[in-house]
Amino acid sequence: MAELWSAISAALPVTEAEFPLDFSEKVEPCVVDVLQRCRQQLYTGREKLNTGTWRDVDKEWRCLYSYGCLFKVAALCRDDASPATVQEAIRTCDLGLLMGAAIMDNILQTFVRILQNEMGKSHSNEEDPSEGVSAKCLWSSRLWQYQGCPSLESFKKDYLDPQKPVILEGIIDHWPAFKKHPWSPLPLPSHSPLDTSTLLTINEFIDRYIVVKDASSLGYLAQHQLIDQVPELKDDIRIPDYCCLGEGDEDDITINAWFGPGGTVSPLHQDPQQNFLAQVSGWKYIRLYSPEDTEKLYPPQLQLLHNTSQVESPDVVRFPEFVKAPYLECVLQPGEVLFIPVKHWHYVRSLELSFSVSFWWS
Ligand SMILES: O=C(O)CCC(=O)C(=O)O
Ligand SMILES: [Fe+2]
Repeated sequence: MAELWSAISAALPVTEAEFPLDFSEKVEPCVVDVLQRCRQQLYTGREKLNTGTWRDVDKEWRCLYSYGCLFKVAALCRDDASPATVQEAIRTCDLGLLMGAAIMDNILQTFVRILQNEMGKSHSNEEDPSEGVSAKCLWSSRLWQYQGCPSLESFKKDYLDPQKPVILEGIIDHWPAFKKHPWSPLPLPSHSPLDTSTLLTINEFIDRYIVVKDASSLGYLAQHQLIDQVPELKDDIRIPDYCCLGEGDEDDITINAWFGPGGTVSPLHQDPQQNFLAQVSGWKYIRLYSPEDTEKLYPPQLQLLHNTSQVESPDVVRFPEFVKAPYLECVLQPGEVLFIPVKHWHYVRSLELSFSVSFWWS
């Protein structure tokens, strides 16, 4: 662990004089004074630092929070850090990244890389992480499928222009998420109860929800801009080339992560942009309805159709038209990408622990 401290301290400026702590008068001198004393401790002392509570105010205060996290991580890693302490340091960085602001070339991100590397060393002798993945579902109602990846022209002509959904295969196989360092679920600690309004780091979300057995308390990290929050993940995925057929810039593409255990449901809804829903891990059952059939879906009462049984076997008496609406269904597998044309209604249920990435574009 002395090695860990060497790595952490190597990421810091070499001398105290090179360590920036520039705040305007918005931050009271006594607070800056505390930071300065912490900085001094970092270079000379051995004291641990406690950070204060974060408040959603000015960017400068968020920077301040990040500095607090930085000092805390440094203090945690300074002496022999146990795996639990390294976890605590990662959690501290996560909180800094989540609630603070990028400081010193996003040093908390650098710390996370170092700390994850350290965790990797202690995990490497443990059992195969993919062992926890549940058996594949045998559902096979794959009514439609495109075998292969069409050229840009044929995708435009056959699917984009006529707004026809399709499953594309072989367009994300090259993602590092599959090849270089495949994303896979890790064995995880057990569930503990949670107040719904609690702010969670990604790790806490995983700890609390991903291994939940009780269907009534499933957690779903849905429509989460994870990629913006953890920029390293962006290196593991690629924006599908077909998005260039849209009129918007690449910067206008919204990338969302969808991560949860089997059984999570995204109720029937439509989105205002074209969508490529890319399945990275696990299987997902998806149902699609055309916008032309919107009135059969009882839009004002959609909340009544939210739960699984009502969409998959609707109440014929209450929703007689709903059962008449034609739909497409599929089970999306890892490596497949579903094109959901703009405004197409979709209902999604994960069949097992699942990770998907969606690209909303236009
Ligand atoms: O995968 C899901 O649960 C829902 C995905 C979705 O609604 C979307 O990508 O727009
Ligand atoms: Fe959606």
